[in-house]
Amino acid sequence: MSPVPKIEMRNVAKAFGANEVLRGVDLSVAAGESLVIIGGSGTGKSVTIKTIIGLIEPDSGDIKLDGVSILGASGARRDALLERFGMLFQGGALFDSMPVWRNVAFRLLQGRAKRPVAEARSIAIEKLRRVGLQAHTADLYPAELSGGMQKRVGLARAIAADPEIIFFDEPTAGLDPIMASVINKLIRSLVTEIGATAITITHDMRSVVEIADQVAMIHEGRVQWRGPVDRIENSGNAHLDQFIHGREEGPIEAIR
Ligand SMILES: Nc1ncnc2c1ncn2[C@@H]1O[C@H](COP(=O)(O)OP(=O)(O)OP(=O)(O)O)[C@@H](O)[C@H]1O
Repeated sequence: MSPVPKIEMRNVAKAFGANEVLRGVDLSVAAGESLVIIGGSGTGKSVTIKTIIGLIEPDSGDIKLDGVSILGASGARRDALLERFGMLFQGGALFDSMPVWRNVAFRLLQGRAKRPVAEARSIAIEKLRRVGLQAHTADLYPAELSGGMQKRVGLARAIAADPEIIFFDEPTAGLDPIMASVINKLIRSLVTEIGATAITITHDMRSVVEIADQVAMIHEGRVQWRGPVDRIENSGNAHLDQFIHGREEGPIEAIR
């Protein structure tokens, strides 16, 4: 028998008014696997992730974590679920009014995972080191950092509470190609080292190659193609082929 997937979405649908964004998404991610989701702008990649972390409730379908449905979780059960996730938000989403270490330790300074302040700070400094930032960075404010450094701080925050599952939303957006590659490699090594299950959304084909074990392409509200990263060049799928090569000609309507 194959093991229970870490994350399993079954026939998940979500509409906003007349806009049917997800139309039956089936997607499973094995424990320790790094899945990258690609697809055109506005195809529902972020909505997919938001349904897993409970920010958006699907209209139908089911989502399971370790074989247990997580839909409709509230109160203490929802808090317990959220503790299992780490997230790198698009643009970093750091709090400008807090020094870097408090941003990193945010989850460790409140709620069920709350630690004494000195311990939270020392974990923050250790995680900052892990993403290549020196200890003195801890007392700077986000505005004093470059975009690449902010991204590293966001990464340190995502791993601060040792999550089982980490989401990376456009991790290389706004970075130069060299810094983007540094961040991709850092993500890959963090995921491997922690043994976390990872889902990344990206438009950056280099991120796909550098981060993914598995790739899923979402198109028209469904998973159009899913397979190992080394098969994307020879998938035989016209949608995927058009997308990864950025061609205007093909089954995907270029004018939207
Ligand atoms: N809370 C919401 N209320 C109404 N519509 C929403 C909401 N969230 C997302 N949508 C709509 O869902 C669609 C998919 O959005 P989503 O952000 O998932 O796209 P995406 O694939 O992540 O796109 P991008 O690559 O541009 O970030 C869009 O049409 C968007 O307007």
